[in-house]
Amino acid sequence: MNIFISTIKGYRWHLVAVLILTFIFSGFGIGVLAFINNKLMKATEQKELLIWTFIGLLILFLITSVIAQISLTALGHKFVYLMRKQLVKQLLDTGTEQLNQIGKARLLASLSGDIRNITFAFVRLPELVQGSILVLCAGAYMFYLSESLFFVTALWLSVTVWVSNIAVRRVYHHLRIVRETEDKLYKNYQSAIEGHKELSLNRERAKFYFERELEESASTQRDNSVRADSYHAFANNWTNVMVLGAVGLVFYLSLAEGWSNLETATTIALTILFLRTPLISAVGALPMLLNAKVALDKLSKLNLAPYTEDFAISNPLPRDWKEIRFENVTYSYPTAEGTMSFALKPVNLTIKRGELIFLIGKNGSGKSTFSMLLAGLNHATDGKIFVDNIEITAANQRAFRAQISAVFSDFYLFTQLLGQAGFASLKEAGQWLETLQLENKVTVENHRLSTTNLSQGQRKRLGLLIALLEHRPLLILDEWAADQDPTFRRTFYQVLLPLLREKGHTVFAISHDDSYFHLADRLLLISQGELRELFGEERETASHDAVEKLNNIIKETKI
Ligand SMILES: Nc1ncnc2c1ncn2[C@@H]1O[C@H](COP(=O)(O)OP(=O)(O)OP(=O)(O)O)[C@@H](O)[C@H]1O
Repeated sequence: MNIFISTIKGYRWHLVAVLILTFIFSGFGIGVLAFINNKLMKATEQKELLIWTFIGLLILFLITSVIAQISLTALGHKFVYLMRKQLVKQLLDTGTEQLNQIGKARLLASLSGDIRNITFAFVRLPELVQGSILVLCAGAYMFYLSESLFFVTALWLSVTVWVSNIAVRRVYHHLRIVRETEDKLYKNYQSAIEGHKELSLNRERAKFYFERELEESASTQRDNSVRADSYHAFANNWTNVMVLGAVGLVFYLSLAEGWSNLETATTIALTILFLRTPLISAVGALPMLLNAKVALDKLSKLNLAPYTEDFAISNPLPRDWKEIRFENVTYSYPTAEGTMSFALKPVNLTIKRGELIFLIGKNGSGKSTFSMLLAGLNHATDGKIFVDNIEITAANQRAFRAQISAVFSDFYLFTQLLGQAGFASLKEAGQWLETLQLENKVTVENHRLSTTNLSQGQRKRLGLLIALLEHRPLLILDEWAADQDPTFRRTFYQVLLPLLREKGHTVFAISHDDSYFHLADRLLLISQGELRELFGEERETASHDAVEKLNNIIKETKI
């Protein structure tokens, strides 16, 4: 609910103004009723004046009610706008580890489904607010007309609302299940879209997916939606019937039991009928509001970073640092109970400014895990990281990240070309496009790449272009060359990396290309989470391992 409270604070005066307006419009509504009671029901003379006064009152009632409703709805839309922006900013400020734990499907379900439900609630909220205020004003008027009839009607309507509340609580229960299932449905959608190629190849898998996985969540969603709607329909119709019952009760008590005269009974009956529409609308709006409550709860359970307005980076680090030092740094992935967690053993490493370092190791040995630590995206479980003699803590973590550009193996390709501050130089972008051999494929228009519909290897080159234009001191490349053809791979290792070193970049590259290991200033090996540097013979062996193996195979087949 935090996001709700913080957003509502931003609009508190607007909200107060709208509530006052709603009271005024409700006052006019009661004024119309009182006019009918006091004037029209006794009209004998000055008929023309009466009619025109009545029409004037109706017009005032219409104008104030329309303005009140439009203001409330506009307030709702402004609120949703603010909340949407706040939520995305919170998402941007939340740590990568937390986002990984939440998962893409849950995040998408919240960003689209939850925000949509909150929007719907705001469209219906005016009905509930206006309905409630009208009930209050009408209640006061009824009390003025006849205290005894007011108490009986209030009791009758309280029972009505109490019973419909029981139904509405069932509605809430089922809506919550519907929302829980939405996360699963988004996962299903994700499988259908991201796994489309695999599902197209394998009809059996597609059938299994369709009939088992999708069916399970889709049918849970359907059943619970039907139940929620059924309880809601009961609550709606129950209210409708009971309001009509109240009219009958008022006439019975007034005329049969002699509690009041026909005139008072008629006015009270009119007042109750006047309340009927807003009361039913309010009951009708409740599921939407309950949906919004479920959505707000869901949003707060994401545990996103608290909202802050700016993008400023506190405690900036000097850009001319000489080294990054890891002292006994360990890392373990958070895991669910009963599962084995991968742990990075204590790392002691100093990366000097301007070095070209390769990190090698088998699949699953911890290379990407370490690169995420080096990028400041994962937080060390233990140990310390220093930039020169400044320790990296939560206070300067963002400043640390500002020293780094990276092309991860699962990189996202942005099209906007940004430099150190503002847009990147077009001349520089053009030069890098040539070096990356993409000058005939991609152009830069309005500081944007003209296209990203390219091969994976070409897209990775663009990822590198974007990273290079940022002019950050440390560049992390996770298996960058893996998707390049042999010719460009050679260019990358023999031309591009030396060029980057010449330009003063510190490059930390994860690599499997052992025929180029000799080009690195330093070679690091990670094995089962243990990182160490290779020297002398060990380094030689690592560099020629695959080539040697290949030679041996060729020799063996010749024999
Ligand atoms: N998000 C995660 N949550 C929990 N454990 C993870 C997560 N990502 C990776 N791991 C664990 O960490 C280990 C190291 O993974 P990492 O991605 O660092 O390996 P890698 O050396 O980069 O492998 P590859 O060469 O295949 O890219 C894996 O064996 C896996 O068990």
